[in-house]
Amino acid sequence: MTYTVNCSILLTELPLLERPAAAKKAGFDAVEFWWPFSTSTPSDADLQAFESAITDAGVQLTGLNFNAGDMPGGDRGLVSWPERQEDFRANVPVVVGIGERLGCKAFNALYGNRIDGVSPEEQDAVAVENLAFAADAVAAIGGTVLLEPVSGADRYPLLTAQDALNVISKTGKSNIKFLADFYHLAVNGDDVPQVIENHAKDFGHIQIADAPGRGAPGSGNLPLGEWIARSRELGYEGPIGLEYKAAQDEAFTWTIREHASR
Ligand SMILES: O=C(O)C(=O)CO
Repeated sequence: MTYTVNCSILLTELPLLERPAAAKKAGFDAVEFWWPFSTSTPSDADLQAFESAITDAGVQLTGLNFNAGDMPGGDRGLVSWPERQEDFRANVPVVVGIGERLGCKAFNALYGNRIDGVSPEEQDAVAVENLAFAADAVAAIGGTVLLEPVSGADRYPLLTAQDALNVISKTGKSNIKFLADFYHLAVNGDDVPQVIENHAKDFGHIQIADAPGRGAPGSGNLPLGEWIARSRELGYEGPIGLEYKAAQDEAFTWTIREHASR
């Protein structure tokens, strides 16, 4: 599989549990999700419904975010949020369970926003502890924790590849890897071609959207096809996450010259 459809930002005209089947119908065999529940520890019935939506659709879950809090409300992760440490740690085994049952091995841990009244040093110390905890947990199923810079969240401290790599190195864990979201990196002003040259062989995952606008490939001016091709040349072998905003009837009409296949 080349592409994996992020069903949390795409196909949003449909109820979430109908999106895997829609991705399949659109010609894809892989999907990824942000954390799809309002709580870190959903009911067994809700877990079963989510997992069945994926298995019944005949697609592979290739990536899942840990609970990141109230994303629509501006949260971007629990990892560095001291008062949510218990919540994050309660979520980890639930995520591992989904991964084990569905064969998913990539788990995106959003770092979290800076918080008033808590020092960055304390937040960063909690983050290293939580990331190491998650890495040890997912190791049981051969999993990898992913860490990404994001854009559009003023208080999210990881903006560049180096920001994320610095945190990863502090954990000392070999199964925590950098998630190269080309859109976020470009919008944050990082030197994407140089990031690719330096780190592509170690990317834990790639996600794409075009800029400006976070739309489908071709809707902006990012050389996404070149960046994907170069990443492949340098050894990245994983899927490409389609994490952009587009109306369902236009979401997949693009093709990237070097990767027209799906
Ligand atoms: O919040 C975002 O923009 C993300 O990419 C989450 O994975």
